[in-house]
Amino acid sequence: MNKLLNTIMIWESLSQNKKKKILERPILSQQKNLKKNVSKILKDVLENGDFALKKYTKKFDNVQLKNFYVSKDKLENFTQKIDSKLKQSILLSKKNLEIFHQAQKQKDIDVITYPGVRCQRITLPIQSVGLYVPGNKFPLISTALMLSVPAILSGCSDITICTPPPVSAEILYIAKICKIKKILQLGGAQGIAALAFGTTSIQKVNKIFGPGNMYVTEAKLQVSQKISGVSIDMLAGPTEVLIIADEFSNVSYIASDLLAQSEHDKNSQFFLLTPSLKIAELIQLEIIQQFEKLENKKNIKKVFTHSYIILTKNLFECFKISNQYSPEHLILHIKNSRDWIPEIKNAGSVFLGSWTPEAAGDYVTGANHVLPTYGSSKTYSSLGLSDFQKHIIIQEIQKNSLNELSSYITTLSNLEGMEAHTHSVNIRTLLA
Ligand SMILES: NC(=O)c1ccc[n+]([C@@H]2O[C@H](COP(=O)([O-])OP(=O)(O)OC[C@H]3O[C@@H](n4cnc5c(N)ncnc54)[C@H](O)[C@@H]3O)[C@@H](O)[C@H]2O)c1
Ligand SMILES: N[C@H](CO)Cc1c[nH]c[nH+]1
Ligand SMILES: [Zn+2]
Repeated sequence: MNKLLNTIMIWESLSQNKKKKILERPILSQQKNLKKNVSKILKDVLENGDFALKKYTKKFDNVQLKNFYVSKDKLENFTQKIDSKLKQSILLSKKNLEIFHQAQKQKDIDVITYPGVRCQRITLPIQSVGLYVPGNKFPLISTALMLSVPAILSGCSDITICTPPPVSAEILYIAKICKIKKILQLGGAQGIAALAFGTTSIQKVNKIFGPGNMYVTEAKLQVSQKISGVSIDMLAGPTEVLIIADEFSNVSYIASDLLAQSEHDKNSQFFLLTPSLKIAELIQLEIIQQFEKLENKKNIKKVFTHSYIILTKNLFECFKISNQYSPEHLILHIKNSRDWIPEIKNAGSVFLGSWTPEAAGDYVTGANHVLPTYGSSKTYSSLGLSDFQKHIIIQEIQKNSLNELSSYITTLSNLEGMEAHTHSVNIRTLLA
């Protein structure tokens, strides 16, 4: 058998330890150094501000920055030609994102919980947000749309796009059509540090959004843990995909979906789970055949070393393993895939049937492709409108109602030994 891929694993025959190891994210093995290196960059930016940002941009992106922000003039007088098919594709993607995200708008809540007691929940945008758009050699312009559309629909008033230099013409075009005026030419952990802490030349933001490689994701994690830091959307690190297949599956489509997500990053990971040995073997062959024809092999070869094809007892076992792994992307290449939705407990985004390649969701379906990785889909969701908003609670009590409620309040406050709480009620009801 071809040495590029791991051998097919028979799940039942594996020890508990081996099962655990197989489902581990590749980043885990590099975590100690990663934490240290990223924390060093963050500390340096905190202490040395602009100087450190320029130093790391030269070191990691090989760009000698003069200005951190793209100039107003360059943005406003943006005339660079964008190919018309590319324009149409960007506009279609934007329109579908707007439709799906507009539908996520939540209604305010306004209820009477007790006669004379009114509770409301109103929704407000987070004012200043930083949108990290990854990639320098191949900037993820689709990600610029995935982040900008919900930020704008939510009403965020101060939006900064942060992306490694040199900033591509397409990102400038997207900023222009989304009316975003601030573009910060910084990548990696230093870009996240700039958004989180601010410097003499850079304004800090309230919340950082967007995916990135292991440095970006680790930096987001670390800045969100500092009291003086910022909020983040989620851990949206190197792409992962898990496919469940049965004996009816199209082997070529599956191999193409596995390879597609493997080209993102050497730390990306894929799983193919199936109860059919024949399908498992055919997919293994097909992956190699399609891989040989690709030019973009570098990341994929490494991804093969920590990706697995697993043979299960039945489809139920496939879902059990998938829920345990909690993938970013789950693709169901099985007969009557929609009927299996109740078996899904954890996943970022799910793709049903043969005609829903993940690449379609990456670009044009209107669903958001910024998704939780590292198993965080157990508790986190795909990026959506609510991530750019917060709720404020408003409460109001009528005088008579406070009289009625006072004994209940003071019973509870007395039990907790909160004398001043009790007094603040009695002063209105007993002494009035
Ligand atoms: N989970 C999601 O929703 C999602 C969506 C899209 C993309 N992604 C992921 O985003 C990532 C994009 O990665 P990328 O690398 O192309 O772009 P990136 O913008 O995330 O990272 C590039 C930056 O990494 C920094 N860097 C590079 N080498 C470094 C080093 N040795 N030490 C410190 N910093 C270093 C550089 O500053 C560079 O600007 C991929 O992993 C992809 O899978 C995830
Ligand atoms: N698959 C990525 C989400 O994890 C998104 C993406 C952008 N461009 C291509 N794909
Ligand atoms: Zn992708």
